[in-house]
Amino acid sequence: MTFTRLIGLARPYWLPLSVVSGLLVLRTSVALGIPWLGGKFAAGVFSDRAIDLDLVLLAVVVLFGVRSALAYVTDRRMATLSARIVTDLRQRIFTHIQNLPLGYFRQRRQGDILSFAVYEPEHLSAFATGTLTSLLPNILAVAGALAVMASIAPLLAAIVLLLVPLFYVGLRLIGRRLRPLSVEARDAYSDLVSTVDENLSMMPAVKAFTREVDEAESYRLRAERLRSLEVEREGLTALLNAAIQFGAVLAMVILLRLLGDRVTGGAMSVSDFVTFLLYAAFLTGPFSSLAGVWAATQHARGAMTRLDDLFGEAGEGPAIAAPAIGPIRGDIVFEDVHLAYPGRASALNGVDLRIPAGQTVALVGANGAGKTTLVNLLTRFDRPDRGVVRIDGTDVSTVDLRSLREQIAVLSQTVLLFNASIRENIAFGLRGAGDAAIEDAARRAQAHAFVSRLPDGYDTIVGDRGIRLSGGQAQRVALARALLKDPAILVLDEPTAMFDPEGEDAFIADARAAFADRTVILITHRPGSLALADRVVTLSEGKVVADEGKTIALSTRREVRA
Ligand SMILES: Nc1ncnc2c1ncn2[C@@H]1O[C@H](COP(=O)(O)OP(=O)(O)OP(=O)(O)O)[C@@H](O)[C@H]1O
Repeated sequence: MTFTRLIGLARPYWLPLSVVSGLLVLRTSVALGIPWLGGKFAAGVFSDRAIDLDLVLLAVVVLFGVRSALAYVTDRRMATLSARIVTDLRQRIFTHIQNLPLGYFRQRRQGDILSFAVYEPEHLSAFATGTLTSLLPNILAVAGALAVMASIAPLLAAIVLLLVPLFYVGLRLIGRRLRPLSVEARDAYSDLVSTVDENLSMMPAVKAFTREVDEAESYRLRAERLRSLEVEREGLTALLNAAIQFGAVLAMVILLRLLGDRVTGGAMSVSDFVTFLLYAAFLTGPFSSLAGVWAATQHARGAMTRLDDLFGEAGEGPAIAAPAIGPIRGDIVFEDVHLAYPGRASALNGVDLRIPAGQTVALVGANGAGKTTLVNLLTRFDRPDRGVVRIDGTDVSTVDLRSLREQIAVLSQTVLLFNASIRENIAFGLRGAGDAAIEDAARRAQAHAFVSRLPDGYDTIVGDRGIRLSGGQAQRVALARALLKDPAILVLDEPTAMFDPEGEDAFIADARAAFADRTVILITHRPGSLALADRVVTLSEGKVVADEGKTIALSTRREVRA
């Protein structure tokens, strides 16, 4: 089954793969002629004076030359094709990953996905180019050599042929451990990549808690585990190779014994003896390669299963194309919305909430009350288990995702910035945005002043996840990106949590203009930000427990100011 899937993987490349396989067949055919010439040479030396030895040797040199030239062409083509397959697979995996729901990433370690997306394609490509293409030439080599041997001594050739199933059983016995070992080694490798990945992103915490030594030890244990699995795997492969070689030597000794009797008994000529032996020796090459097919297939099967699992993961969008939602006014309705994360108690327990277009609503409640979970339903980062979320009366689960998300901006609690310039980070909010629009958004997010003071201004590179900016600066850049999008619905999760008081005051003063003509959901506990709201909705344990309208909100503002 998995083998069929592996063949399926190679199908798009059938033409270049066939060319490589054809070249290998040609190379094998040329190589098959060499032992025959060896036999002719022996005949010339021992019995047949009519044979021109120099001519035979010249023919040997020519065949070796052609074989080498073919080997060069084949290897180059194989390398090119292999690189193509690796690149295509990586792209397919990456593109597929882009379309997976956020839930997929929450359930997995980033390092697992990373190691899979980058390294697994190499195993699969090696299988397609190295193993699949060599199958036919190797079978041809075995068949060709056996045919010549059968023409000289049919019985002995039959004995050699009988060795094949014996060989196969031996390989299966040793190889039985190879597949689980490959899987374990791959998991250990993922684990190692995950450890480095996590360590790098946790570096400030590692340093602050002086955990460098523990981290190094944890890495060492994982690296050691991978080492021992790889050593075991290489050991098994070496055992396989040694068994093959010893089997071949044993077969040769038996053949020598049997052939020797025939030659001394006069039943076989010296040249036939040499030809037979040379073909028997020639056979060890394709035999070993065919044995390698076993190990390579085991390895590729594991990779294929993981690839199947990944491509089996459904993307975010509906199976059939959904209609675009059209320009959003911003009327939001949550209708009896329930949601439980896998293996957890309910995060939302029947939320009913209507937010008319243009309103600014502050969403408050204790940590873990379900605020972020609720707003995540708007962009369909998650889907409710029960209930409906509507925007302008349309159930968001029925519309085209892009059209929906293009009109909603979310500024999450965790600031997410790319390792790029400030300009590029802000411009990420809107495709094709010009410098003037970027600067305007930066002004509204209170970012322009600090950006202008940086030596490289908007061209300043912010480092991984914005590490070269202060927390508040990074938050302002992220806010500018959200504002640049000019969305119909703006969701701000604690937008000023890291602002200094002056910055927050300035933001609040400007925010009224920025919030006009759009629906804004402000998740906040900060009194200053609360003052911006027309209404304050309180969530507790996944339910709306208070919904205070404009007047109450205004009195809250007064209280706050007082
Ligand atoms: N990915 C997740 N997997 C499992 N449980 C989750 C996940 N995300 C959130 N939760 C849980 O769901 C509940 C609601 O979380 P949510 O993030 O919506 O709270 P919140 O009101 O935004 O809290 P805060 O004020 O701390 O931001 C919490 O109990 C939390 O532990």
